Amino acid sequence: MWKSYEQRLQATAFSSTILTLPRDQNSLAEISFFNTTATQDQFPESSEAMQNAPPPVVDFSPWTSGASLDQRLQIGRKLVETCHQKGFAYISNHGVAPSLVEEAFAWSKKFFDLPIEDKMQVKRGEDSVAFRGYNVLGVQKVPLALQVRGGDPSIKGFSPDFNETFDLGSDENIEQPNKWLPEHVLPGFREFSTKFYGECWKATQNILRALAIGLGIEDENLIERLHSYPLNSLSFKHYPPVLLSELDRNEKKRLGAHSDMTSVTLLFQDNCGGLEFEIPGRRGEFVPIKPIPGTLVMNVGDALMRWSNGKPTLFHHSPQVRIISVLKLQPDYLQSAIHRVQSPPRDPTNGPGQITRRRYSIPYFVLPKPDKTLECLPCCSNETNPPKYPPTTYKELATGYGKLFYPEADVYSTSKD
Ligand SMILES: O=C(O)CCC(=O)C(=O)O
Ligand SMILES: [Fe+2]
Repeated sequence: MWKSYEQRLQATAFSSTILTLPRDQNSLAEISFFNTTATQDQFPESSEAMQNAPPPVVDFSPWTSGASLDQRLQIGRKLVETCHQKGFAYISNHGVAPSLVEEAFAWSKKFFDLPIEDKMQVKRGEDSVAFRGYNVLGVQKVPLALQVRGGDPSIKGFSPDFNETFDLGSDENIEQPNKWLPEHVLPGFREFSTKFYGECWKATQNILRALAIGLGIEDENLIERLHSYPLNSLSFKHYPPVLLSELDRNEKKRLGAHSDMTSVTLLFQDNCGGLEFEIPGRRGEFVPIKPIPGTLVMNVGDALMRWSNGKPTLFHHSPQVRIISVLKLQPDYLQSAIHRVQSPPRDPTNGPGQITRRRYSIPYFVLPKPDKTLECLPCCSNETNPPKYPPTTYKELATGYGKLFYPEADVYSTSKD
């Protein structure tokens, strides 16, 4: 039977079943326990099939064509509900024109097709953790620590990722300067990328407003004000073909599992496939997220999870602490989504030497203002659901993440408000 959002939130709160957890149970089992056993009977949509099912597409067309308050509320609720269940959503009619998205992929191809000497002219500075410039194939690897939501620095090492990227921001962000190719190398690329970055921000503004409304925040601009668009990053990513056997033997990966250190990420993908999201609460179990033409995939990052009082990440301490943190586990609103890129679906008729298809994707990383206190939003806690994370700043969080990505770099700079 369908229950209202509020009823369902109340019903998931603090199930006494959780108290009976045996102390020797490992942390993963505890998380699964909460997410499957404790909720499954109550909510049909928590059944196995529902957990594996792709999320519904959230259609923003009414929003982008001047929606009524009621329509905005419906979109906001659907978006929040979907992110609450899955950690991400497909969004259609998001406002970035399909022709622009198509053009962005064409520019990406042109960039990565350039001779390596050209691309090396804009190589990312090794002394900086800023995501600006070109990362040579296989250089940027996801730290294994990020397989755990929010990061676990005790997990050492890197995923053997095999992709190349070109990252850029706003030219207004003078503390993280862009690395542009000389104009004659790829005429028009800088102008287009700057325009596309701006269009992604416009789409993001609508999404942040919808999230605010969906979370029940009266001031729909509250979440947006925690951002400043020149801080965001646009990333062109290219996954060249690799031998499937290398992927199978884990010698190479396309992109290792991680959560994003963003508030939200907007992701455009081509039609190759390979993107996968972890099923919330089922550590290590991923489902493929097929490209749906005309949509972007928006995923919740660690900052939004904290604002919305998401899941605690204290699961890898002593058994006592684990139990305490599970006891504190109240219905989390929005969980950051663990995701990765694997090989696209295989053609079983091909032989063992088969290679994966080339893949392009374009994530737009939306980052909070670095020096503002990052703490639970007013709507997202109450007496029985107190804030789970101590207040911090995004700068502090990002410094921690930056050190995971680039242990050798000792510079973290980002512009102020
Ligand atoms: O390439 C993709 O589809 C995912 C990219 C991604 O998750 C990232 O860059 O953080
Ligand atoms: Fe990501």
